[in-house]
Amino acid sequence: MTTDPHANDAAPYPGGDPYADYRSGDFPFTTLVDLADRRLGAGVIAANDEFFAERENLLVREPAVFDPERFGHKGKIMDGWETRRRRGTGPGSPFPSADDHDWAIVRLGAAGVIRGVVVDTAHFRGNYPQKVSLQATVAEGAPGPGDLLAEDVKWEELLPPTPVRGHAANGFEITSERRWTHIRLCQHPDGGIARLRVHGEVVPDPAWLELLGIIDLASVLNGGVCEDASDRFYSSPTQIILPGTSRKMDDGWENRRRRVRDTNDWVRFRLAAQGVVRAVEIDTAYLKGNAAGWIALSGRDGETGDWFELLPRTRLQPDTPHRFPLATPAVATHVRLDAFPDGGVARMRVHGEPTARGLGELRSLYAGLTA
Ligand SMILES: NC(=O)NC(NC(N)=O)C(=O)[O-]
Repeated sequence: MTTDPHANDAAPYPGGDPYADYRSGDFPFTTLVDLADRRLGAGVIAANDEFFAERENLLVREPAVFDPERFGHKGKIMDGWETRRRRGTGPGSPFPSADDHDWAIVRLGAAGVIRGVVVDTAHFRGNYPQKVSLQATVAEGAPGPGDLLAEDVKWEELLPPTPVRGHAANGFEITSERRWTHIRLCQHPDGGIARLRVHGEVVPDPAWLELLGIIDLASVLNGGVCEDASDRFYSSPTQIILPGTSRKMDDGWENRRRRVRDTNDWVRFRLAAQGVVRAVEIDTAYLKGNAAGWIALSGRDGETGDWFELLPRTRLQPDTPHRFPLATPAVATHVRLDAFPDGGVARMRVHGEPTARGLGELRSLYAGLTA
């Protein structure tokens, strides 16, 4: 292991495309949903310092931008969370102490098990942190920064202080088998981080779902998962089950033009729990010249059961919300959406109530991860 503290530095900005020398990474856990996605309700609720750049930038969806000409009153305008340079105690010890660090607290949009994080230091070349660490806690309800900073809040270390590379995607696998609601990201001793992604599995509170009765069984917020899809060319099929309406074309699922005849595009979802499906909504918002021509919906009860029809092949309108009451309510754990021959779907809602068995499974999952 090198002891050179500059071993992870990026080269100074060479001009031209700022991403030309970016060190990207391929991390297996990035297929899982980002629990810190703003669209799920996540937020960076506090930071001890954000002198150079605001903490909120950490959760922006788009890649960080860098404009070499842009300076403000405080310095270089950076698209990330950037703290000032820490100083030691006096002229004889000008460096910060070994445990000096800056922190930001993130409320997860959906509580869940964290499988991996990406700490993206894009464009932070000479001012990225030497190390980062990550802690997590469980705080139900809507605690504010003061509540989370209280002495009695227990933070568990998910990632001890670990070196990161500048101008790079730094991925870290997380192995803690617990359901977390908040995380704290630390930079040691100071520096800037462009983006933070917290990939994992949503674990809903079964008591809340039971209280609601009819829920969207497919919603990411309730624990629905996009398991697989025929095509991810333009945008992620997981977006079909995000909360809220789609606001532009790439906010939904758009596949490429299918040229192989007698085949079709499809997406398979695992529902939050085994449930009685009563009604489905399909929205093709912002998909005008490329909405799915027809769709069909199938259900399956169990990991290996046979697929059965929920909705026969049905014509869709572009840029339109559609409501489909099911002729007969059906018990399912999975739903498959087939698009003919190809084309996009912005959102799908699968309305129904979890069965007693589904709720029982959710309760034991929740109990095992909160004990
Ligand atoms: N060129 C810089 O980015 N310098 C400083 N940062 C900002 N944002 O000005 C620093 O000290 O890290």
